[in-house]
Amino acid sequence: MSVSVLGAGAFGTALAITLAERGVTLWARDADAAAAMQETRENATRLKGIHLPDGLTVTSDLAAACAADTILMAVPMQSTAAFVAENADLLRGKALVACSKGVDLTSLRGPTAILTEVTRSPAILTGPSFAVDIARGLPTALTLACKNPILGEALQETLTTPTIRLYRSTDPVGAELGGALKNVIAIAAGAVMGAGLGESARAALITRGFTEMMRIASPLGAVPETLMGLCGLGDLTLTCTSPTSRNYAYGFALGQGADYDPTITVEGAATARALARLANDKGIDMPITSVVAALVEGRLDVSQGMQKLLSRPLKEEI
Ligand SMILES: NC(=O)C1=CN([C@@H]2O[C@H](COP(=O)(O)OP(=O)(O)OC[C@H]3O[C@@H](n4cnc5c(N)ncnc54)[C@H](O)[C@@H]3O)[C@@H](O)[C@H]2O)C=CC1
Ligand SMILES: O=C(CO)COP(=O)(O)O
Repeated sequence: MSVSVLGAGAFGTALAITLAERGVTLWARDADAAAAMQETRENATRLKGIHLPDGLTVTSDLAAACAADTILMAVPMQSTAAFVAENADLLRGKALVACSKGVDLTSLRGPTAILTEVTRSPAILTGPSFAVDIARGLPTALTLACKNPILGEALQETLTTPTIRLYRSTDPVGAELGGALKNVIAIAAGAVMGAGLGESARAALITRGFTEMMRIASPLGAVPETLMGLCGLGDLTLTCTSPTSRNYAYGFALGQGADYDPTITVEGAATARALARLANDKGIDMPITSVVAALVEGRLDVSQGMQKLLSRPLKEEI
């Protein structure tokens, strides 16, 4: 199967680097940026100093990129719906693999639900993996989820590389929810650390955050156990404990009362708002997510948010 990656940000470029041995096309929407990457063999804005191998071709010609059989979608979540609608004819009939993490704020859908507009069985590739680690060839394990088990197996074979080990799942909804929800909890974890509230508080947030993730999984159509894997617990662990995470770093800045560069992709910010709405619509108690949504919208500061969480009625743990 021939492979293309759409979206030449940090993650799209990293995935293309690891797939380069088999030959891969990377599409960037900006023609000048695509030409510069193809010429200099570097994505200087997102992965400075990392060489783009020979098997990787960068193009701004979307039709040419979409000639591949398998297409990895690495455009940010909030741009995905419009991108798919605009380019439906090019994407239809392809094996499509979502690589983004989040929930669309307008439609409250995840990436695979959006992709069902152009394919019957979209897949998702997700799990603990910083772009820079993948690009440097460090070992990584991810979840590849697809409802169609035959396509899932074919994609697992195609997208496994010497440094990326893929585990299969037939629950794309669970896999994408894991990636979406963990970013929200990572903002909370960063905020707690930025405000100097301590590692014990962070451990509590991670644990209670995971409870929230499990609580909303089934009402949204996921198998809750899926979230115990790489796509959920695995990615939660990585993102809530590392300053390399943009979601954690954004939360940390909120905790410190500092500014954060608004051009940096922080998927958990819009996703917290989307999930808080979904939880509200379905009557599901998600206190941490709702506090993060309030922080992002500026309705609470970190100390008010923590007070809100600590003053909730006492209850059983499970
Ligand atoms: N960076 C990372 O370590 C990882 C990122 N991801 C996920 O990958 C997705 C993309 O993230 P990054 O690549 O890190 O973000 P990024 O900010 O580095 O890059 C996003 C890229 O998408 C392009 N883009 C934005 N809107 C577009 C549109 N409408 N059409 C075409 N291109 C568009 C931008 O020009 C940019 O090149 C996110 O959902 C993120 O959660 C997943 C795992 C790891
Ligand atoms: O999803 C990621 C790691 O698995 C990347 O996290 P950030 O988007 O927070 O940088």
